[in-house]
Amino acid sequence: MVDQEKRGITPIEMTNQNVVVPDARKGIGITIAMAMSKSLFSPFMPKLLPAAADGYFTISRKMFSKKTETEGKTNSWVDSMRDSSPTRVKPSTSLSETEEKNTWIVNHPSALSMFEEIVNGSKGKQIVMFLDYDGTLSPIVEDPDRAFMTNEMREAVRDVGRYFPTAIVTGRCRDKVYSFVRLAGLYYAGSHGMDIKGPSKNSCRNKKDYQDVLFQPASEFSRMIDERTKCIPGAKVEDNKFCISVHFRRVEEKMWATLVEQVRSVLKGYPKLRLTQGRKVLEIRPTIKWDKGKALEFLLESLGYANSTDVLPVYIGDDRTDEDAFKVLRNRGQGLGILVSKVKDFLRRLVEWKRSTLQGQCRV
Ligand SMILES: O=P(O)(O)OC[C@H]1O[C@H](O[C@H]2O[C@H](CO)[C@@H](O)[C@H](O)[C@H]2O)[C@H](O)[C@@H](O)[C@@H]1O
Repeated sequence: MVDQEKRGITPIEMTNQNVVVPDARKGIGITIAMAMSKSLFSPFMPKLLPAAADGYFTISRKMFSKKTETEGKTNSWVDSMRDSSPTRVKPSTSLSETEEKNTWIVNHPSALSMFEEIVNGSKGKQIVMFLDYDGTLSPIVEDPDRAFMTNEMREAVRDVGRYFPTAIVTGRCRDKVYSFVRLAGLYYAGSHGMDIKGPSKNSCRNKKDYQDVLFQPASEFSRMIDERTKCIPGAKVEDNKFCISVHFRRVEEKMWATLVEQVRSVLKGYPKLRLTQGRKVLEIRPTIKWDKGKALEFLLESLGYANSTDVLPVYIGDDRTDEDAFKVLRNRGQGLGILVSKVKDFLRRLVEWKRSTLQGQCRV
């Protein structure tokens, strides 16, 4: 439906790709994940790798009837890698796909165009912001070490953080994403939510003495992952503390199968690790049931909104891994999932609105 790679390169220039699905029962409640997983990501779901309910790919044994299982699995992974490649010419879109896309856009208007409805629906509720980093706050670039956010985006996030509890939720190592964002007073959920730190609920965000919330459910895997990264040749390996990213953006396509085989051979004997895929990146993660959605729930709970109806969580993301968070919002029957686009504009508008509602009152 929407070119993920394109969205990643120029996320703040794209238009009409925000996703807002009003839920008539709850006013502003948003049921975004179902629409996203069916429509948005479908062009990037390799045919051999159907998306599982949890947003990850599972590989059925039936798929490999005429090949060895190992060969079949490697080919499936390479197919998936190709599907997320911008260098690959996509087959022309069929009429029915075009109709589906148009219907989808009509049914999923821009968050900016629905801004009034959103803020009206938030009345009496505390907005809590969740922001993915790569491809959402920063553009997608060749070198993962240079995925800097602009100063304008930093200002927009800083201002939002002044008015609303705000979390950065990323696959990156927490320290690394902090070195990019450089804003104190926010929550940082690194390693796909497995490493969370931020101001505690009762702390004053303007004071330096707030306590940290620290949660590292996957720490037992850390050393093991660290050791194994050294054994994966080629490509760029990024240690995200509780996850490992193996980047293939700069690897020639003919080498992808070899790369997958190498990575999978490392994983043999480590049933507690699993392989997933992002944008031109293979990710090795612990099999524990923890993801960005769980991180969102954990943060809401630590803010005192575990079972509250007085909260409006807003999650902005661009990637398959963000679907876990969208799914949590859908299951909670509250909140708002926004697909990346004009993020900065949306954040600024939210701040302007909040400022206007505070006119004449004590500022935050
Ligand atoms: O959860 P996110 O904040 O979206 O992080 C997901 C991965 O993002 C990074 O990789 C992606 O961005 C790179 C820089 O633009 C790009 O070169 C790469 O191809 C993308 O996959 C990060 O390097 C990974 O560790 C994160 O898991």
